[in-house]
This record gives sequence, C-alpha cells and structure tokens, in this order.
Amino acid sequence: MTGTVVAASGLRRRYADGSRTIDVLRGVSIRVEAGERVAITGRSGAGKSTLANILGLLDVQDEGTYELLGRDTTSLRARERDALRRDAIGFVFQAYHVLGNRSCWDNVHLKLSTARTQASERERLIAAALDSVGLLEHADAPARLLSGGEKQRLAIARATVTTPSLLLADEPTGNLDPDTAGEVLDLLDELAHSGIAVVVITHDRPTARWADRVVELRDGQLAR
Ligand SMILES: Nc1ncnc2c1ncn2[C@@H]1O[C@H](COP(=O)(O)OP(=O)(O)OP(=O)(O)O)[C@@H](O)[C@H]1O
Repeated sequence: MTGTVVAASGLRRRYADGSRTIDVLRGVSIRVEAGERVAITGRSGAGKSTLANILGLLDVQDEGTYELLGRDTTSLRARERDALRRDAIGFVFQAYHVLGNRSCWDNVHLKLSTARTQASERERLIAAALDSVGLLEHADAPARLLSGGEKQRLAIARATVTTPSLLLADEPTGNLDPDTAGEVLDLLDELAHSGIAVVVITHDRPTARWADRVVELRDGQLAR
C-alpha cells in the first residue's frame, strides 16, 4: 500500500458550553501517508480525542475538508460513512474495550461478522489476526483471563482483522508497564511496515518518540 491515507485541511470544531462556545480545533491540517507512524500529543483538553474522532469518522468537523483514501468524507451519506469507517479504519483504546466474557476468537469475529466475508474466509482471517499478535493458542479463552498487554494485543487483532488502511490508537500503552508497552509498539511497527497508516494519541514520551513524526495540538492548532 502506498499513497495518502489521511488528508485533512482547515478542520474546525467547536462545542457549545452553556452560553459560550469553545473552539477546540481552529484550523487543523494533517496528512498521513500509508505506512507512516504519527503521534498526536498535547495537553489534556487540547482536542486530541476530538481530532481522532473526526479522523475516525465518529464525529464531523464544523469546517474544513477531510479526505480518507481520496474520498471526500463530508459528502458521504451516513451509511456510506459507516461502511468506510468499518472497512478502512481500526480503533485501539487505552482501556482495551474487549468483551471479557467472550472468547478471544469471538472478540475478533464480532468485528468481522458485520463485514461481507464468507465463513471459510472469516475463519482464516480470524486465525491469522490472532496468530499475528501471538494469541492463537488462547483463541478459546475468555478475554477476561488475559493480562493487560494480551488484552491490548487482542484489541489490535480485532482492529486489524478487516485490514484497515488507518489504525487510530488512543493512548494504546497508557495502562501498560514499559516492557509490555514496547511489545505493543512493536506490533504497531509491524502494521506500519505492512502499509497501514498508524496514528497514535499519547501523553507518553517513549510512545511519541516511537513515531516517525510527532505533532502537537496547541491552542487548537498543530505545532511541529
Ligand atoms: N461533546 C462535547 N461537548 C462539549 N465540550 C466538549 C465535547 N467533547 C469535548 N469537549 C471539550 O473540548 C475540549 C477538548 O476535549 P478532548 O477530549 O478532545 O481533549 P483531549 O486532548 O483528548 O484531552 P485528554 O487528553 O484529557 O483526553 C475540552 O475542553 C472538552 O471539555
């Protein structure tokens, strides 16, 4: 995979807070190429999650343009946005968000079952995703029995089973000790090498240093 995955220009997002409005994003432009590792940093409240939600098609900017894989996302109908999000984007969160009472296999399967994939192909994809994060032998284990690092690896398998072009990871190492965090970053490296654009939101300096490029949100704009 080559080419531009994310091309956002002049993004503005404001929220109403009682009688006043807060301008959280005030003209943010960002491009991310296939295979690139980008860290977005900034103080608490700087707007990192707001930006990630827009890039993840979970929220819409008030102004500005956002092209994902060359498609103008603002002109999409709701169903087209949902389909593009499902097919093109994988999400990883600090708190893992895996279903503890379901098996590792089911956790990954749930992401795929909404996609239009044949049963035999689904089995192959799930096995490959679990294998790629070293969890194939735990396929039948309930996710609650996994360690924090394993849960995050499972979340990565779930996020990538649909072979997304963009992986958005919000503080993916936030709950992990340094060694385990390093393992998770190694996995994200492999994904970037395979051509996925990896965007990580983080306060954590080692995680930010891992990226090819670090951008900081400050006063609603990106500083390098
Ligand atoms: N839905 C909303 N309605 C009103 N204000 C909001 C909403 N979402 C976010 N905000 C405000 O926008 C600002 C930016 O929030 P955001 O969560 O994007 O920051 P952040 O950089 O991700 O912070 P943190 O590192 O603490 O998670 C904050 O002042 C927040 O209170």
